[in-house]
Amino acid sequence: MTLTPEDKTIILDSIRDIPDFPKPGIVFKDITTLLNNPRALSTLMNHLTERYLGYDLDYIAGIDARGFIFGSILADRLGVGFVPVRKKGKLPYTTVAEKYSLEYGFDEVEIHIDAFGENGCSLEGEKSKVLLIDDLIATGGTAKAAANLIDKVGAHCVEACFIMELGFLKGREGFSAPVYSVLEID
Ligand SMILES: O=P(O)(O)OC[C@H]1O[C@H](OP(=O)(O)OP(=O)(O)O)[C@H](O)[C@@H]1O
Ligand SMILES: Nc1ncnc2[nH]cnc12
Repeated sequence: MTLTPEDKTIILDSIRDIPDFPKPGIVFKDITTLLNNPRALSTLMNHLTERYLGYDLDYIAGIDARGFIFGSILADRLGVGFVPVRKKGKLPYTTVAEKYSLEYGFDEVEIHIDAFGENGCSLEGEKSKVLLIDDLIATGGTAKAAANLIDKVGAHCVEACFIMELGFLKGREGFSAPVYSVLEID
């Protein structure tokens, strides 16, 4: 279940740095090179599958846009539902929304009110257990807004999972759920 140092290196080496994207001074972590590397992607997804098999999850909520990719693969592997947390104005049914700030601007995310069942509960009235996932946590603004949405619709965010954490931005501080990052950059 724990990643070996070799496994971590395979995943880390597959992610590329793009300086000055989308703004001068930002070093953008590009995960497209992880996605097109089958060895790195399966090393990552095998690890996440093993980690979350024992969590008895009901749903995986993936953050727009790269959280959709990792979240969908993991949801299928675990046999649970996938829920998209989308940027404002994209979801067709009734939504709840949260505004947030990030390393390079402001944005707003939304979720369908019934995404995790009526009032966020199963038919038996239990709060749905949700894993939140995204490619990266920087300031934590996006993921904290997404976790608030899970809470607002009545479900329970059991953990927030990221492929990469920019530790120096301290995004995990004050998070309402446990935070797990596969790779941490100091
Ligand atoms: O921790 P934070 O400071 O909130 O930043 C992390 C967010 O930034 C990136 O997405 P981005 O906002 O660039 O959106 P995109 O997926 O539409 O490119 C990344 O995929 C996270 O969702
Ligand atoms: N440096 C970065 N690379 C990729 N996504 C990000 N989101 C916020 N900061 C980022």
